[in-house]
Amino acid sequence: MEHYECIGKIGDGAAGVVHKARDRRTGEIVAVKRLRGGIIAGGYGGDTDEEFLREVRCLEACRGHSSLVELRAAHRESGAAYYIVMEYVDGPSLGRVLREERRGRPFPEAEARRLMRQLVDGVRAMHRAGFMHRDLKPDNVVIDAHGDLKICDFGMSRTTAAAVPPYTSTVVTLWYRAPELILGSQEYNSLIDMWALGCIMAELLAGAPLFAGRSEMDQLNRVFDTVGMQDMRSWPGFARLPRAESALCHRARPPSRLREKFPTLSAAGFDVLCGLLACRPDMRLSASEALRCQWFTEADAPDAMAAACGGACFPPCVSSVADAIVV
Ligand SMILES: Nc1ncnc2c1ncn2[C@@H]1O[C@H](COP(=O)(O)OP(=O)(O)OP(=O)(O)O)[C@@H](O)[C@H]1O
Repeated sequence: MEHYECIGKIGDGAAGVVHKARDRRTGEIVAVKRLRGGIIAGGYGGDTDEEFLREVRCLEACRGHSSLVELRAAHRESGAAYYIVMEYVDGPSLGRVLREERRGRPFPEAEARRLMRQLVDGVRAMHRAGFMHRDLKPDNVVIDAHGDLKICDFGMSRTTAAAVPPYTSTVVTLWYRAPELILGSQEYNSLIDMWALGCIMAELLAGAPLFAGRSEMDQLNRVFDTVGMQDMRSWPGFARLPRAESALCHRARPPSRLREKFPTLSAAGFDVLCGLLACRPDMRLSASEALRCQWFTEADAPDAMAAACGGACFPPCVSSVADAIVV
């Protein structure tokens, strides 16, 4: 790692610490994630070696998509030091913008659509490359200087190509966790990422998380109270879910109240939201299906304008947040 000169710390998570650094050979500014050694504190039960290989393999397979942070290099040094060198994204995370910049103010629909299109497109590329992310949330999305999004933190990713279930069900941060995961499924697929994207879309449009559960059961209750659960019970895989007998699954529920929560969202936008937040995984939109929805394909003059002026739809103060976190 002698090729990299550390400039400052960017982020500190459960899996590792991310630093901004300069590549002495090329002068390029990069982000270097150093994984914590040994069993990851508060982590996902794997050892560092496995986490490292997972993240690197996924980054490698997904190279070249503008909405996915790009791998530059990976180093495993003696003494259990693991480093992942990535392109440096000069901006705050979407989570930080939602919490500290927007503070409950929703994004306008056209801007939410522009951002969602980038996220869904990046996820489609990942899924096509044979990986599911398994931890999509606003804190794992960074915003570049043009106001464009890039998905990061592939430490929980898993290949779908060679590996077969069972997979661990304790994945994805609770608020973004698909109902089949909360019900203990170990045979899930990449559609769990689409649920998380539905939660992110709702958060952009509402300015606050849609399902801010305090425990797994509270989370499930909030989900079923909002989107109903009739479709989930009619899913052929339902009876096989380890927690299918939970009292929460047998309580009488009103039909979906999702529309009430987004009264001003266009019909085309609501189709996407509803399709992503389908409890039944087999009725949930895949990334390719979502991108074929009218909301994404219809005339998008505001989006085109935003792209032309470098994402200027973003409030100008976002760039000051970006400046502030670069230490
Ligand atoms: N390539 C990058 N460029 C700029 N910032 C980045 C980059 N990668 C990560 N970050 C920032 O560092 C933070 C932590 O990175 P990352 O999520 O990969 O670490 P982690 O230890 O897995 O975190 P967590 O425990 O929150 O999942 C991110 O939320 C993001 O703000």
